Amino acid sequence: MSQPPIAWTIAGSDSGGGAGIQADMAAMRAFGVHPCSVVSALTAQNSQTVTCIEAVSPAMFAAQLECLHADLPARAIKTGMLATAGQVSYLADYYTRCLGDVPLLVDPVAVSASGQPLAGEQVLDRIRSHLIPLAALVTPNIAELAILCGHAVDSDERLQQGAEQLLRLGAKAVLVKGGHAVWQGDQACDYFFSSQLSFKLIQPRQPTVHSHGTGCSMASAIAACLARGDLVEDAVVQANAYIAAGLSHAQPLGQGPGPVAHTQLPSPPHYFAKLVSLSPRASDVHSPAFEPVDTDNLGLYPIVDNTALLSELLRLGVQTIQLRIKEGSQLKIEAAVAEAVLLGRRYQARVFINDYWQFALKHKAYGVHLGQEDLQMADLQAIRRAGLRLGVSTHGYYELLNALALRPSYVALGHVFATPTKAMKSSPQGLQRLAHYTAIAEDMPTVAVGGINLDNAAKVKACGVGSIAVVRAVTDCINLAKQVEAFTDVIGR
Ligand SMILES: Cc1ncc(COP(=O)(O)OP(=O)(O)O)c(N)n1
Ligand SMILES: Cc1ncsc1CCOP(=O)(O)O
Ligand SMILES: [Mg+2]
Repeated sequence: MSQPPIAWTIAGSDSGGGAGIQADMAAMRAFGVHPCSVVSALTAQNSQTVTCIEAVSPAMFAAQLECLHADLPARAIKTGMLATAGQVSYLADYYTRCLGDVPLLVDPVAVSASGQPLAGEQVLDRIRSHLIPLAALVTPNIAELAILCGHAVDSDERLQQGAEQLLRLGAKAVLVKGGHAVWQGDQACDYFFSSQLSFKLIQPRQPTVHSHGTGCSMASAIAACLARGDLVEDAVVQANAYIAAGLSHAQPLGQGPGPVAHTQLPSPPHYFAKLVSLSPRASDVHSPAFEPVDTDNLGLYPIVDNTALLSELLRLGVQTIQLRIKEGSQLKIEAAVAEAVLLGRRYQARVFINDYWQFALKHKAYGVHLGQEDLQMADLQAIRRAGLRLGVSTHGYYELLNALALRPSYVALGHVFATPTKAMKSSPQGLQRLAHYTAIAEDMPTVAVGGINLDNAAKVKACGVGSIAVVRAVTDCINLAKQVEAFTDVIGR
């Protein structure tokens, strides 16, 4: 059996078990990650109060780090409560010397859930100057962001300004946990900013006071996903859903607010947030949906780079197909698009045009298929207005929520397995994630793509997808008619 990845939490102990190291370890375990801990301080704490805080000695702090480094190397490190400015400086120096390649998540814990300060001004100053510049992600709540950036955070604009200050300090990304953003009314939003991406995740505010430990648990869930190799934006989306499930299962324990529950990454789609892009070229979330496809199950979906093969496949009864040309003059590509559109009409099939949305618009194609980068360039309003269907590629949780927010005609989920057909930036997603993605997509038609052949097609279909897209399975087969027949038996037409 393969060993679980290791993540470290460097934080304070909460004797009440709801937050701090205790919550961190529960959240990391829930994501299948082995947690190691460096205890910065003991807190005598229950659901109502913190009565005593005692920092561990500098020698003990250093010894824990060295002991773990020697034998249990981390794939991600999360810091929570740090008790002294000396601990922060020591950690920043040790990290730079010994751990520099490991993603560092800094949760700048300032105040306990019961309202008592857990870090003095000096500690927060030191976090700002020494740790934030090293961080792959900083995860302040609204109050912590206000302290770190030195101004009130009382609107989306002020929040973004504060997050940008932390990015300027050197943090690669900032997630502001907006559970306390009162201006959001009955919504609870988390806000993510990096140099590449900015978005907010909107959840309905849950009517519970039992939220002790949500900040620690959220940061630790993200660190666990990073340890598993997820991109930071995918980690954030999963942790957000984990906390939504945790809040809905939270129970009272003690006289004060009970702890957030530790479940596992939830499957029910309602735990996954609505994503709203905050980038300047964000699509209008209030725009209507794209023209739907006329079936929930698009069936076998070959992707081809020439009209001869496209024509042959249509003749064999294929009903969904894509023209994906990556080379050639614009003149030749436009001619191929025009011919593919006509062939689609003749066979009454759904012909999608990859990338070349202007030609698709001009020749009135059935639909367009676009990747996430293509979405930035394309005139989505024009595609929508013209009634063309839109398929969107996704390669993880963030891209899936981003695509769903556009309300396209289908989402493609991939790449499921390794494939030599296309150089992929993402990792193979595998069957477990595929099943999870189809659950999150709910009623949206789905297409699985990447590395799919007749040997694995039935398992792919069992994940709940309505369609299977293939390149090599139709370009490299011996008998095309038999191949189409066999795939159709698995996934339909
Ligand atoms: C059905 C389907 N799924 C995914 C892709 C990939 O599209 P994209 O991300 O735009 O990458 P390129 O195909 O342009 O390399 C697809 N074409 N079809
Ligand atoms: C276009 C594309 N997008 C994601 S994987 C892929 C190629 C799939 O090719 P194959 O079916 O040969 O693995
Ligand atoms: Mg593309």
